[in-house]
Amino acid sequence: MIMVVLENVNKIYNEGTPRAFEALKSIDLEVSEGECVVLSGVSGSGKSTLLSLIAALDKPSRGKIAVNGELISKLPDLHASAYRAKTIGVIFQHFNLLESLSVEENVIVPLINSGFDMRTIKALADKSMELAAISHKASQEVKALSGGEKQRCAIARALIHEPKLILCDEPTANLDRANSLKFIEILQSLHDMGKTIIVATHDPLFEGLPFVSKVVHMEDGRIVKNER
Ligand SMILES: Nc1ncnc2c1ncn2[C@@H]1O[C@H](COP(=O)(O)OP(=O)(O)OP(=O)(O)O)[C@@H](O)[C@H]1O
Repeated sequence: MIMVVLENVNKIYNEGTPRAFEALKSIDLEVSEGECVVLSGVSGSGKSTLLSLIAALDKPSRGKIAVNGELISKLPDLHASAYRAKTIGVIFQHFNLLESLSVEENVIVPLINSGFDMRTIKALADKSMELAAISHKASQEVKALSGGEKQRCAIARALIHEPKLILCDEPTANLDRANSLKFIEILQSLHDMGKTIIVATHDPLFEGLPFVSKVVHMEDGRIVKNER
């Protein structure tokens, strides 16, 4: 099954003004269920813009985007947040954690108002903290964590909805080599579980990873190479 399809997608920031800027130009892309795809390209080539459209955090100026069979390119905001909650887990280089709460409290934040009972929430939190290799710090305040641990807390939070599609934007930008390698291990286990993963990165550590099925190279808002 195809998980993500982009057809002739353009994104123009400040369209119709003298500051108009075409950040994405005629993008066609398909990602199958269970694939791990790396988006590469220098800073400013359009990787984050592409991820934000797939996450329905922003809308394309032209073209169609479908994720998990749902056409998301024109979703109204309310539906866009429901779509994200149902389908997407996002991992950024900045973790946006609540520093004075514990790891576990941060991880369950997305489930506040979910209607799940506390036992279910606890079970989901335990599962995602384990996947993100941060269970041993569950009750620790986030402000006392290392950078790598903060990221693993953010990963656990992104996994709590059991998303089918995981989007990562420069996930290793603030990590040292040891923590970057640990991140790649977590990614491998998510891949082994059948998750679909898209990682925007220019970290050479992602080159040649056995579970990466294709590298999509971007330049100046275009896909210039799509290698298997
Ligand atoms: N909100 C915005 N308004 C105007 N231009 C923007 C906006 N967001 C991004 N851009 C421009 O679009 C281009 C692509 O930006 P984008 O963040 O997608 O690149 P990137 O490849 O992810 O870079 P990085 O690796 O630095 O995050 C850049 O030239 C950027 O200045």
